[in-house]
Amino acid sequence: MFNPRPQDAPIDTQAQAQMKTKLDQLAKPVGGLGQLETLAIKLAGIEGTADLQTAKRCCLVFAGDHGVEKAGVSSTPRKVTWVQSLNTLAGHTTVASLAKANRCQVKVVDVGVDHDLSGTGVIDKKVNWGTQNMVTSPAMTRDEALQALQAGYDVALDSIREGNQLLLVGELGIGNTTPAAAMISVLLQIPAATVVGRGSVISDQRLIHKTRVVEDAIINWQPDPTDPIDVLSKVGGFEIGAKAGAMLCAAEHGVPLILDGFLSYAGAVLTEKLVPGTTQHLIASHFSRETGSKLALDWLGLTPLLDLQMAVGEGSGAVLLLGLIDSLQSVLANMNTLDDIAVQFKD
Ligand SMILES: O=C(O)c1ccc[n+]([C@@H]2O[C@H](COP(=O)([O-])O)[C@@H](O)[C@H]2O)c1
Ligand SMILES: Cc1cc2nc[nH]c2cc1C
Repeated sequence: MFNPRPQDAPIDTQAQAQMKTKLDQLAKPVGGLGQLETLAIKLAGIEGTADLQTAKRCCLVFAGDHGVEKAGVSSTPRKVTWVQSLNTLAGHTTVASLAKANRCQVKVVDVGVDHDLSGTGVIDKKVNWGTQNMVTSPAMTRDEALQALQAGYDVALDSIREGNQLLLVGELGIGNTTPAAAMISVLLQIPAATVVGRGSVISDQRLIHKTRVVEDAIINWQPDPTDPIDVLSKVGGFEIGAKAGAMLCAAEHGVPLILDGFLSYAGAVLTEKLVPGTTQHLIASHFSRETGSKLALDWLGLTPLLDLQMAVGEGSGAVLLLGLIDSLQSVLANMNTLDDIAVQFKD
């Protein structure tokens, strides 16, 4: 049964200092590449080397359905979860097309889709055929919550053993912005209305209803904010738990993990509550436009590099960050140093 290790791989401060020196010696103003330099230093600390390893990367798209979708919290039909799971493998979704442009492998992992995807190429880690409607019953059992975490951990471990140097996480799960908001609300002890948003686009009226659904679920099951597994089981989702499992695995193995949007933030908050300090191994790619993103990111202490007002999910924003990482590698590989051009700064 899933048992998160208390210790992540250490952050290598020596590798970070080496990267800072390397960046400062390049023929440009000191710190001129701004957040790109912060990213380079963070990656060096996680990987334990100033010689960044980023060529082989894999996006894990965890897919699951949500009983709460039956409560009318989304305008998108449930079947989109399984249809887009297959379309991702066929290369035709947002994440799949961006992954092609950014040389990233994509795996789709069924952790709770309400459809038979066996024999399709989707990795089968099905915990159940969707969660329960969290208004009328807890979303899942405690055992199922642990299974979801374990599924994410195992797929991440396989991907690391295959030689992947960067892991990215995304998701497909119609209705999942509702449990994500509920989890963040409980874990951070903030009102539901501050974190419930429009997901894959809903009307003002449905937004009011969605907020009430989250409030009702929390009142009905009283998830314990000091027990992250209790929160995941009562108001969570299988793919959110699986993402958290992948984050724990990446942190344990010194592999940087790139977050996508709001559902990743919920997974990261869960992860940080399970094993404090894990966030040091996580990279925020973009600022999701979902309500509650700022509150979650601020609590995590993460600053995303991109703000494109995106709210697709799937891993699409995470994959876009690879373009910046490749650009960073080009800078490190090709730029002159100040010595090369015989320039010294005056103090
Ligand atoms: O990544 C995000 O920030 C994000 C924000 C809003 C929606 N989504 C995606 O849209 C779906 C959930 O939307 P909803 O309205 O059904 O809860 C799910 O498949 C997510 O991947 C993703
Ligand atoms: C088409 C579609 C694709 C998605 N991918 C993630 N969430 C989604 C929601 C919709 C509506």
